[in-house]
Amino acid sequence: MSAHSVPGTTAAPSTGHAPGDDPVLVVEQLSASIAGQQVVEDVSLSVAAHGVTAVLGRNGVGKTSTLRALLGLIDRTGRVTLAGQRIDRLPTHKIVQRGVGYVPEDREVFAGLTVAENLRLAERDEHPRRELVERLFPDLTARRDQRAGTLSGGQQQMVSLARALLNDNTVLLIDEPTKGLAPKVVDEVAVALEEAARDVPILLVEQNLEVVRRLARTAVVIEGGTVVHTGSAQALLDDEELTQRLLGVHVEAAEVAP
Ligand SMILES: Nc1ncnc2c1ncn2[C@@H]1O[C@H](COP(=O)(O)OP(=O)(O)OP(=O)(O)O)[C@@H](O)[C@H]1O
Repeated sequence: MSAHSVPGTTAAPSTGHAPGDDPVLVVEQLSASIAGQQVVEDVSLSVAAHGVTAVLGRNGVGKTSTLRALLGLIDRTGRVTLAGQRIDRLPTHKIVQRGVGYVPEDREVFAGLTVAENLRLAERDEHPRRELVERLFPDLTARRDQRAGTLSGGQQQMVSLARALLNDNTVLLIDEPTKGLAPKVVDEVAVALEEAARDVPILLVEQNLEVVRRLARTAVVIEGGTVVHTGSAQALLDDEELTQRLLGVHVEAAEVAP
């Protein structure tokens, strides 16, 4: 796939749910500003109906802002189609109700509440998937009465992921889930994401390229608020020159340099 090409961004299906392997989320010409400054510019990308689509790029290029614009958390223009339905004019709570789960970069657990209370507050569905969450995060079950603010960064990340996985979402937007975590915990989070991705497609902002290599099928690279490359994640990471040029790292490096 060549730079600037965006697969699967043809006109969104006009009816019902995305059939077969059609992308579950199609983003066309998304632009967004914060305090009058444009931080997302004409972003077009699509999220496959299965597995993980990674959003990559150096620090400050607009990855988080792209997710926030998709959710309507910042002013945006453009077209966003979820399983064939336009969601770009909906307020955030309606977008969430339609099945867009969000795991923010800073985890946003309720520090004064217990693990169990944090999870209960997130339950939206009539039959929340508690068994899945208990299977993926046994440590959280053991710590159900511990205040979330006293958990380690990795454990808080598990709470944040668990909250999104409790509900039957159509797609998950997950922002830098391994940021600042020890290698062993990065591994645990990657295992959980791998398992979660069997169940729900994921748009994943991630700087740890080992995690990207392990999880992602497609990589979308952002630079200066816009998409500069879309293609196979494997092919990108196997191409030392391209990875260096787009991400500023050698392929062997585990993290993208600032
Ligand atoms: N609340 C804000 N107020 C002003 N500018 C902001 C705000 N949030 C983000 N920006 C700016 O928007 C641009 C994109 O930021 P964003 O957080 O989306 O980048 P990013 O690619 O996710 O970065 P990182 O990898 O460091 O998390 C940056 O120039 C940033 O300084």
